[in-house]
Amino acid sequence: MNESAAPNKTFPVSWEELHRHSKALAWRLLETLNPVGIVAVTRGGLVPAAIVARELDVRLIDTLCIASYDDQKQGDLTVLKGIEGDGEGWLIVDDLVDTGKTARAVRAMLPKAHFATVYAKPAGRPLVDSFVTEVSQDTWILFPWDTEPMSVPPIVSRKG
Ligand SMILES: O=P(O)(O)OC[C@H]1O[C@H](OP(=O)(O)OP(=O)(O)O)[C@H](O)[C@@H]1O
Ligand SMILES: O=c1[nH]c(=O)c2nc[nH]c2[nH]1
Ligand SMILES: [Mg+2]
Repeated sequence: MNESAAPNKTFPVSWEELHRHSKALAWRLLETLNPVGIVAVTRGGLVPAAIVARELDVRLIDTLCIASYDDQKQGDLTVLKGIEGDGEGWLIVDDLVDTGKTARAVRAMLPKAHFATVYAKPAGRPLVDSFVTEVSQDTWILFPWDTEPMSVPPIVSRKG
């Protein structure tokens, strides 16, 4: 798979699927981690972090506020709020890693934390310690908070 491919497929995720995948991430993390707290990377990491925090019974939650995409267009990465310290003992949760740009910045800020995402694309996968589901680089993940049901044409009529 070409790791620089622009997304030409979509992977819609329902609330139920996101809940199930985030719980699967919690199961995976439980095997090796007992974090002092969770850092949610806003905004996409907020819902997965809430689900993981509930399953791991963690009540100490902080945020790392980062923005880099305007819809599907990646721009400069802006850190709106950082966190002090090196992240030791903390778990960082984001919804996904795509190019890895956000993950790289997060790791530079909190090098000793465990970084987990629910979804991972190949270019970013080496930058996360844990993830649940891999999707191809040319796929755009559609999260339930960004979508609403609508009619679409058959796949065959959308090709080439
Ligand atoms: O691996 P990358 O190419 O850096 O992409 C992954 C990041 O992009 C999205 O955040 P975005 O900047 O869109 O902000 P949001 O979380 O507020 O939607 C997503 O939530 C990840 O944080
Ligand atoms: O909703 C999203 N879906 C994606 O696939 C993606 N990649 C980076 N940022 C993203 N946001
Ligand atoms: Mg994000």
